[in-house]
Amino acid sequence: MQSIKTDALIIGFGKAGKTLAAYLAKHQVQTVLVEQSDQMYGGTCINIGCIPTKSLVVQAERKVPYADAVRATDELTAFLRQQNFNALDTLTGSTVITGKASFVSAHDITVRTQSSEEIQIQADRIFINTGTVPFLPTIPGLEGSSRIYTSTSLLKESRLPKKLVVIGGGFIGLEYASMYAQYGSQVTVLDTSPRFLPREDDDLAAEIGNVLQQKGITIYNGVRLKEIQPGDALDTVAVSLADGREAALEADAILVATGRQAYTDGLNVAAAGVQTDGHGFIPVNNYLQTNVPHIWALGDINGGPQFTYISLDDFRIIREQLFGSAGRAVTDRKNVPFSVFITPPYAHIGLREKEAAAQGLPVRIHKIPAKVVPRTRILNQTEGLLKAIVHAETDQILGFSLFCAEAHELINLIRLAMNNGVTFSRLTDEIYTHPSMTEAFNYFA
Ligand SMILES: Cc1cc2nc3c(=O)[nH]c(=O)nc-3n(C[C@H](O)[C@H](O)[C@H](O)COP(=O)(O)OP(=O)(O)OC[C@H]3O[C@@H](n4cnc5c(N)ncnc54)[C@H](O)[C@@H]3O)c2cc1C
Ligand SMILES: NC(=O)c1ccc[n+]([C@@H]2O[C@H](COP(=O)([O-])OP(=O)(O)OC[C@H]3O[C@@H](n4cnc5c(N)ncnc54)[C@H](O)[C@@H]3O)[C@@H](O)[C@H]2O)c1
Repeated sequence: MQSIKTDALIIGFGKAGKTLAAYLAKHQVQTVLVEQSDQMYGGTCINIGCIPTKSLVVQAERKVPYADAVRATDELTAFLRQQNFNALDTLTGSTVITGKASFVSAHDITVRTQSSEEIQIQADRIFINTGTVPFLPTIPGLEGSSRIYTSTSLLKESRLPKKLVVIGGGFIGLEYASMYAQYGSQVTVLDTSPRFLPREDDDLAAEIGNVLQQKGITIYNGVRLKEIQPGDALDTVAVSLADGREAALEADAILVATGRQAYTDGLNVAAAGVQTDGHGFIPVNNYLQTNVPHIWALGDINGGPQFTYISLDDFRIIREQLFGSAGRAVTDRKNVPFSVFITPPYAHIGLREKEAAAQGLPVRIHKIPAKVVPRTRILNQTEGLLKAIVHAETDQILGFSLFCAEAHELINLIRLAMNNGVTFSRLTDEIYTHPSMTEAFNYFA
């Protein structure tokens, strides 16, 4: 059996882990990164998350036939996977081992490779970056159905579903619903939550719901999923609707998108004395340390927001700890935005109107329809609504909701403004290039 001693061991090829591995190796820290699958170099984002889904969204908008889009997306992820592997494998001081890691003690792990070889690794510092996997709820008939997909398995399906039922109307559910409807599937979204997009303000949720429905998507909230009945040509999803009616929805594909769960299967963190919470996530302090001081947890697995850019920011916290002044901490993150890549995309940052009201803040609300921005006419994407929540006395931007073309780009500019004290009047009275989506801010003035 091969034995390795290393300064740093990273378990999982996620955004934080791979960025940290490269950084450590470049700073003369001997680093081993263990990834369980040769199909996951680069982690969830590259292989089964952000990149393939957004590639499919863009190609749906460009009206590329579905099978061609899946093929092009596979080529893209294969390219990025190899690029991610090479970036670490060719770096002096960094070693990538492909196999499943399992703790033996607080400093020792074993790795079982794909050819069942065992490698023992002893490390001074260990960074857990093992991510999450889809959570599947208990619904009678779900396990027995051959038409059940997760976000991962549906990406591999080159045949376009004719009738797609999406269980869960969150990030993944809505992104898939929007893109499959554009490819030509008949899409129904089922969600147990009584309200559509319950965290968002009513006006935004209504606007988004209307646009999705105009694209042919049927959305049911407040449903109770009773059973999935297998059939020869189609499965049937039996539900009780919010108004008490019963419905039987036919589907040749059923996507389950009801959240993601911590992935520590086989990792045996207990052998290292690392604690997990009731949901399997690994609790960390403000500097991402677990209860065992030389073991850190980065990315989704620490129970923080599940975004690639948060995983990257976790890397920055570690970098500052090991090489800087330890000045960066989880609680320093102010105004973390998000973008849902429906068409047009929806992005949000800061407070919603209802949250500002609940805090008793004096607010001014500014709203414009997306269609007043000339760029939306050029893009032929005139749907949407832009809304600013502004402090009535200080003119500071408290929050912004953007449901419009390029919202995922604009939201980053707003973050820069908010975190640097740029007032709403200043933001809306700047010079912006024309015809761009950024000049939407001028239309608020
Ligand atoms: C369909 C989908 C779309 C998404 N879209 C977006 C988006 O547009 N924007 C965005 O910001 N976020 C998006 N996300 C979320 C984003 O992908 C995740 O938040 C991010 O990838 C998490 O990265 P991570 O660093 O936690 O680790 P991950 O990238 O999840 O990597 C964990 C790695 O650890 C490996 N591993 C696990 N256990 C072991 C073990 N015992 N031994 C060895 N290796 C192991 C796994 O194989 C995996 O490669 C999306 C997610 C999904 C599922
Ligand atoms: N654009 C992005 O940044 C992006 C895209 C995709 C995923 N993600 C990340 O991945 C995470 C997981 O996404 P997700 O969509 O799986 O989770 P989610 O938490 O966003 O949404 C889950 C939805 O499923 C519903 N639900 C839960 N149980 C249900 C049941 N039994 N039946 C019907 N509906 C049920 C919930 O009410 C909720 O609306 C997100 O939280 C996000 O952090 C991000």
